Amino acid sequence: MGRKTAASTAKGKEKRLQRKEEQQRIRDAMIVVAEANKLENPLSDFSVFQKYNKNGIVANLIYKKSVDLNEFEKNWLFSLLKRNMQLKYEQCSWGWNEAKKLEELFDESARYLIAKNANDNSYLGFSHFRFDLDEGIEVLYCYELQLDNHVQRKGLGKFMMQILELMAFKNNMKKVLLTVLKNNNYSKFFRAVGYELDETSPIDDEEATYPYEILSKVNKRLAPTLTNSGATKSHIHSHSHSHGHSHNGHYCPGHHH
Ligand SMILES: CC(=O)SCCNC(=O)CCNC(=O)[C@H](O)C(C)(C)COP(=O)(O)OP(=O)(O)OC[C@H]1O[C@@H](n2cnc3c(N)ncnc32)[C@H](O)[C@@H]1OP(=O)(O)O
Repeated sequence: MGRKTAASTAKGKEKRLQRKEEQQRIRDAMIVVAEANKLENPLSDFSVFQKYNKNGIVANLIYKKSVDLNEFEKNWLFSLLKRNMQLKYEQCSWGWNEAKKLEELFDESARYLIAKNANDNSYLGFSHFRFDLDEGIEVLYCYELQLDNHVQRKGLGKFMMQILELMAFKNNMKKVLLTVLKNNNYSKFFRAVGYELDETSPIDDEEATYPYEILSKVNKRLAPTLTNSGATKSHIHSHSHSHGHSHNGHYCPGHHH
């Protein structure tokens, strides 16, 4: 094999050091995520955001872990999701798979922000989100934001995204991430409330086209060098997903990138 020159040894050392640093960073990120997952109620820090009163809606915002949802709530949120999304899923290559969606919705790591009518206690909308690692980075992944038809376009969706961002950034997540289908107007909503194409969003080429894109909002306080499109200088690929979905946050048959 010959002898190693001083230069190549130094290079190897540098690489080993980099790898070590990356591994340490991922271990630290896992701790940050675990801490957030332990919280009894991350909403309790933001009392002003537990009530929405605007455009004819008076709502209470509550936080629940999936394991604390009752049967009525489970049925309600699944039927709302189905009403809002089934057609959109069917119109793209994902298709609609109820069993997988149910599994995803009620996974132990799922967290919920729920909006209820303050006058009659009826359910208005929800966000399913998780504190998780995505490509080695600690994130709040917004899996779903779903509002009942009669309360859409009244500012409640924007308000709920603000709450997710507050919970994410207060608990040291580096960004809020979400997946949107390209075949729909709601990506305009996310762009309107400040989301941009994330660096992990797949890019169409001759071999594959993707029906979705990944958008994000970065925690500027924590990651001055992390941008949606540029990422850190040394981007970390940890492949450390503990859950079954590909990193787009939804089940998506046939897409593993
Ligand atoms: C990660 C995911 O969950 S992707 C799936 C998203 N969910 C859905 O598509 C389900 C059906 N839709 C909904 O539940 C809701 O309409 C949401 C969540 C998409 C948006 O919440 P809303 O409360 O309706 O939006 P909100 O009133 O806060 O809108 C804020 C701004 O976003 C933009 N916007 C919202 N909806 C749309 C739309 N359909 N088309 C274009 N722009 C939109 C507008 O600029 C709007 O401001 P304006 O009303 O002053 O013009």
